[in-house]
Amino acid sequence: MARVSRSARRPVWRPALRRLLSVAEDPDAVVAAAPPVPPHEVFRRFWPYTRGGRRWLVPILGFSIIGPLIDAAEIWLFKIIVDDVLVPRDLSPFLWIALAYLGLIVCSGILGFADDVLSTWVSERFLLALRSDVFRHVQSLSLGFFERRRLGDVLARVTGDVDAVETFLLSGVANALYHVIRLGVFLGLLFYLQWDLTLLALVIVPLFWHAARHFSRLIKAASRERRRRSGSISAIAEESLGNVALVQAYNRQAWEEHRFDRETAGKFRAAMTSARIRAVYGPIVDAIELAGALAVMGLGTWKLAQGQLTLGGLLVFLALLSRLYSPIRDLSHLTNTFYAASASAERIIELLDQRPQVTEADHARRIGHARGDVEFDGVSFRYPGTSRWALSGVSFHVAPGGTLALVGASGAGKSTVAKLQLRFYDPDKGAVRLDGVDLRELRLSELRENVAVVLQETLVFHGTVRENIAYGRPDATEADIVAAARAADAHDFIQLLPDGYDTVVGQRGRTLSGGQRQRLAIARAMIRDAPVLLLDEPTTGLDAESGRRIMEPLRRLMAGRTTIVISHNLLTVRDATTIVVLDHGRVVERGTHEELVLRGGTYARLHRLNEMTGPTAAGPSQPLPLNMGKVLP
Ligand SMILES: Nc1ncnc2c1ncn2[C@@H]1O[C@H](COP(=O)(O)OP(=O)(O)OP(=O)(O)O)[C@@H](O)[C@H]1O
Repeated sequence: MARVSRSARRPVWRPALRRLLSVAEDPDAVVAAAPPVPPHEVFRRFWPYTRGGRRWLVPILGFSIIGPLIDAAEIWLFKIIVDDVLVPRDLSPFLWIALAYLGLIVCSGILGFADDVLSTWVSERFLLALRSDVFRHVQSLSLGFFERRRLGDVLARVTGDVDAVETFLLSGVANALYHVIRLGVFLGLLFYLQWDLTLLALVIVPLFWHAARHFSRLIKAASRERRRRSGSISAIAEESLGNVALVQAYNRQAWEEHRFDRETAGKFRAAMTSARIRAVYGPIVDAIELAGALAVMGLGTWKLAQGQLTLGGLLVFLALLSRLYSPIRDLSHLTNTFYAASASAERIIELLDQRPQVTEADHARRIGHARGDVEFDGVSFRYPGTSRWALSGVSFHVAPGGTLALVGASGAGKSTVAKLQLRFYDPDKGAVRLDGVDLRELRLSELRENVAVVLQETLVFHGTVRENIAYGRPDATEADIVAAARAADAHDFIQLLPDGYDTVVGQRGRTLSGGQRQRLAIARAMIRDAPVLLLDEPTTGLDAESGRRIMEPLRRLMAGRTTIVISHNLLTVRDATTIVVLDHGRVVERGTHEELVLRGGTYARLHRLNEMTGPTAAGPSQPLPLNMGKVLP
């Protein structure tokens, strides 16, 4: 007879079942799945967060022991009712049995209350510590991380995944212990009652475990997919809602909905796979359990017929058996929960493993209030993961109080200079110095206290006008805030707002005009009173009138400070003490406005272009009376 090939012998339902119980990989994932981490590693990483609540774990454990004992006592009372009240039809012991029942119920109520409150306290304390730590860690990451990652996914990790870690570490472990203790108590009782029946009942345990192990692997894959999709959903929601004006202006709602639907459908599929796995798992466990119970019932009935067992004894045995199977079943369910939670734990671990690219030296130097001497010395820099140099051999020096203007085409590297000055990144070659000290040797917080910024995209928080100005210096007094607002030419418009300084400006300051937002940003920089000022395209996006209006407050802000001003608009930079022209990350020209115009190079060409297009939107009506501190090339 011809041999049947292996594949021909394989049951046809196998591939169908596999498809039904597994999640499909998505090659164009918005958010990639986190790398797998073994369970013991998850424990090692998160156990320290239980520090505050560990002493309460002992009483909680105590409750886990007393709970099953009360359960067992209730069942025992049931045996007494059957054997001493029902079978002999004798009511005399009924009263004390009823009282004992009542006592047990009261005890179990008190215990349940204490257990609930304590366990919740321990879990929530754990979550509090972990969530704060994850947030602190995310805050400490360098700008580069946020430029690469999808913000929505980071938010989903900080808010959603953190909870699952608690399930893994505390609720999960507490439940596991609780079930193990219950298992021990009921097993002891069953052995005491009928050791041979108990041994028979235990025959099915390996089957339970085998099923649990197999299914938990499937559950884990589905859970990882669900968590990944949750991250993607948050990422897309954050991106489309954060850019709602752009989406609506370009009629891209349908496209955004499509992206969103794709991810929600992915999560739906993963959830359905989980449901199918659980739905298949449930009846399998039921069948195993039934097989055990039937075997016990068969042998038990035989023993009853032989007079080796009372009816009460058999009924109690079967009742206790169901209590024995329930922790076994719960434990095997718990492995599924564990695996599902570990998918979230992996996402948190991946986040916690991110190291800031910029770190503070061990014995970082303090400089207090700097003089404001800024130097770029042969600085070359490449953004992580890119091959092009964003800056290459850039050198300049601005003496305290001087002004340096950075000019160049889009993408020339101007904003990169500002990022290095703030130490959002470290240069790959060369050094950036403040008062002669390499920024890498300085305390990060002190460096940033010495630098005030007014950026192209003005950042305004949801909050009052007062809070937005005081963001520059949280300990500022009311007088400081008003003085800064006056100097920034913002006081008048603030007074006209419905609640003056207490007016709440919407998220990103949407309820203010571009010019008003910019003046608020100037007031914030003003109140910081830092010796170094970075102005990154401060007039971009403003119309002629608004641009003109902020020139005066800008001049006041720049007075007496070392300023690096970045601008496409040559009219805002022509009076800088030194103008540096960047091209593809290199310094191609440097000098004063007059010198560079005479030289007839890139700057002169840009200047001519500017002249041809006329005084641009943001051009000042008069030259900037810049502080003429010494600026050395
Ligand atoms: N986060 C980043 N990751 C990778 N490359 C970047 C990043 N930011 C900027 N670059 C690249 O570095 C180069 C310099 O960018 P930079 O923002 O400094 O230019 P810029 O002169 O300020 O331009 P613009 O005037 O348009 O603001 C560009 O080629 C840009 O594509």
